[in-house]
Amino acid sequence: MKQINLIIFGIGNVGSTLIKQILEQKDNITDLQKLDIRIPLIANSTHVFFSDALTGSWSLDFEKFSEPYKFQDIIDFLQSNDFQHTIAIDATASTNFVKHYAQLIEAGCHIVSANKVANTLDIEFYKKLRKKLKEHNRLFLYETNVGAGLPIVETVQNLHRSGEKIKKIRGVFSGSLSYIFNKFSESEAPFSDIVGQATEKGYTEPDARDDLSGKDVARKLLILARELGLTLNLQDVDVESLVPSNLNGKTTLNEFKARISELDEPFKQKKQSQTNDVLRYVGELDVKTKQLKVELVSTSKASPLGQLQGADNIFEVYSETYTERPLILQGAGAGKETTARGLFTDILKISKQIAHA
Ligand SMILES: NC(=O)C1=CN([C@@H]2O[C@H](COP(=O)(O)OP(=O)(O)OC[C@H]3O[C@@H](n4cnc5c(N)ncnc54)[C@H](OP(=O)(O)O)[C@@H]3O)[C@@H](O)[C@H]2O)C=CC1
Ligand SMILES: N[C@@H](CC=O)C(=O)O
Repeated sequence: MKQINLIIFGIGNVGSTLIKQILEQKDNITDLQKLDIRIPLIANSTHVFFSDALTGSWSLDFEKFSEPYKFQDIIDFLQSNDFQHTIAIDATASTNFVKHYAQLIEAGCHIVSANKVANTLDIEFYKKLRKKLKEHNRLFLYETNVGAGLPIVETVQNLHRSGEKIKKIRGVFSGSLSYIFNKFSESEAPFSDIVGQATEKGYTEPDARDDLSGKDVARKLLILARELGLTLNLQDVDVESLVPSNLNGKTTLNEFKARISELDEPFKQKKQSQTNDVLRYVGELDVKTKQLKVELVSTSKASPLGQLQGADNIFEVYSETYTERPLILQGAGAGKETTARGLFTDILKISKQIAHA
């Protein structure tokens, strides 16, 4: 039975849920999928916990036995153990962490990531990462970068690889903004209260301004655009930010949280100006014009976007085959359970390839 070692970076909403799901499925994976999946290392930004056999009390064990680390300690650990198969899981939102991907690949790791940063740094980083992966015959899966557990990345990859000419992708790419606007349109609660609800539910980024400013949607658009061969960068995305400039980048996160109620009145007026329509935060990628845009639009309540509930994303893919009626993927686009399941799926995809190698 092939032994697959997972080293997990990030034990917040998504990472901790992934650990829970793996421990729950351990017998199924061993008995049915003939895989011996182990988690010898889990880490947050400051501490690491090494374990021969993670148990259900891993969170308490982490609190009691974890130790401060430098990233070189991780490489030393990998080199001293010389695992046959290792997958590094990035369940962080860290820009610094992705700069360690090359070292992890050189140390023999495949990579599975929920973190969108690696796929949205400058195009030179994007190309160098893929060159490094090819040189070391390692895989990098990132389905949860767009649409959480929805298989939009794989769908776009498969259509593109099979020669289908994708023309446009449009929809609601943000789970938190989907939740915020469909709740805001049907309740009298202040906008800032609903943003707080989205954060409490674990939908927003660690810094909710990444969602509200459109940066998260811009990243998702860029990831899909690059899958279609468009060598664009984040600054090429035309973004309508929902955060006033004086609150985005010019304040600390705590200052933003203390002042977020300043958004209430402007959004109340926007809502009052909607007659029969509702507000939706939309992303659109036009392949022919290479235009990527993120904007707040008014749409009929009866429209597919107007009907969205919960933290649902909807992706409308228009192509040569799907012309008048697009290919549509819709479902939860945020949430720790669905995202962790998406990471787990990517892990099993790599494990299956390893097992049959
Ligand atoms: N929440 C969701 O619905 C979805 C999230 N994602 C993505 O998943 C990622 C994680 O999101 P989420 O779990 O909600 O975020 P959380 O803030 O809950 O957790 C982030 C975790 O990453 C750790 N971390 C931060 N920097 C580093 C570092 N340099 N090295 C190791 N660990 C680090 C944090 O540790 P510490 O506490 O020490 O800072 C924390 O444990 C994000 O990239 C997000 O975009 C993708 C799809 C959906
Ligand atoms: N913060 C993101 C999480 C998933 O990518 C969102 O709201 O969609």
